[in-house]
Amino acid sequence: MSTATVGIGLHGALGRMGIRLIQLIAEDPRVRLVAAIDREAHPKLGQDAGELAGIGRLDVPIEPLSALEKRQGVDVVIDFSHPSASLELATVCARNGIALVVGTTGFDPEQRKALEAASATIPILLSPNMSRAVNLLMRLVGEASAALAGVADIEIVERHHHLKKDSPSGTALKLAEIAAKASGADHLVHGREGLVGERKPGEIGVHAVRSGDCPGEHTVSFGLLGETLELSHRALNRDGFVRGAIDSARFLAGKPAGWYSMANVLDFAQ
Ligand SMILES: NC(=O)C1=CN([C@@H]2O[C@H](COP(=O)(O)OP(=O)(O)OC[C@H]3O[C@@H](n4cnc5c(N)ncnc54)[C@H](OP(=O)(O)O)[C@@H]3O)[C@@H](O)[C@H]2O)C=CC1
Ligand SMILES: O=C(O)C1=N[C@H](C(=O)O)C[C@H](O)C1
Repeated sequence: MSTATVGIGLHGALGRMGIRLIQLIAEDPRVRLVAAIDREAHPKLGQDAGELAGIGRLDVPIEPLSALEKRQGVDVVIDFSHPSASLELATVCARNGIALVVGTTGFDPEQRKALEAASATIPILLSPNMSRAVNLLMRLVGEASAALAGVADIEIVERHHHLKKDSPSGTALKLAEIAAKASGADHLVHGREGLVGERKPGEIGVHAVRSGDCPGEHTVSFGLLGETLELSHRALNRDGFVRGAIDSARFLAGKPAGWYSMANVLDFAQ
């Protein structure tokens, strides 16, 4: 990781992740907030990011994406917004040679391909979950899925706040992908309803719960005969995601163009 202070631009700056990023970046001497971007015509455009985050004036105004083209000193943009907005952002970052950390989830395959294409020009790190502990969970799920291949029923349950837009979560889909690869079971079943019959051997069940202000929980259960193994992560707040995003931005600053993941940031990740 670089030892110089990394200039950060935030995209989705007024969202739940964006506001906590403004607060924790201000506490971290290794990074500085240079630009705070939110959607065109947002009623809070022009207001100070620090004042909106409740930490006092930072002299960083909330601006639309077009302002990023003119802002000096942005080494890396951290994006927690919405898939369509992330694609437009990637185009602007590619045009201006700015590295991009994408935490947004819910990309369809075409959108994902477009992001990958932009990584020919700039470094892009994409992860549906920036938390250190969740990335360890991913590794453990891979190990358990391989060890219990063919003998355990794998089911994934995720729980998130009722304002979440995509279902199932990006993390649940990634956990399913890891479990499928390691176990050979590769038929995803999203919820069950009605007379669906007995569970088929190659299924991985994925279930999304939406509940109150829950910041994010994921459980992968391995059902055997007479016993169940469950691997769970429970976020108590958003700080684990935010700290992982800051670590990712510090990692990505100055890297060559290419496609990166949390495995490049954390030495144990998938
Ligand atoms: N990878 C990870 O570790 C994590 C990923 N996430 C993901 O990050 C994303 C954001 O989550 P969260 O912060 O809770 O969501 P929020 O809805 O609270 O924040 C998203 C922000 O992006 C803004 N936005 C929407 N469209 C645009 C646009 N076109 N241009 C610029 N800004 C735009 C929203 O504005 P408005 O409200 O006006 O629409 C809002 O301010 C989700 O996809 C979520 O799943 C979340 C936590 C951790
Ligand atoms: O929307 C959220 O809040 C979260 N989304 C991510 C996902 O979809 O996996 C990660 C985290 O659980 C919080």
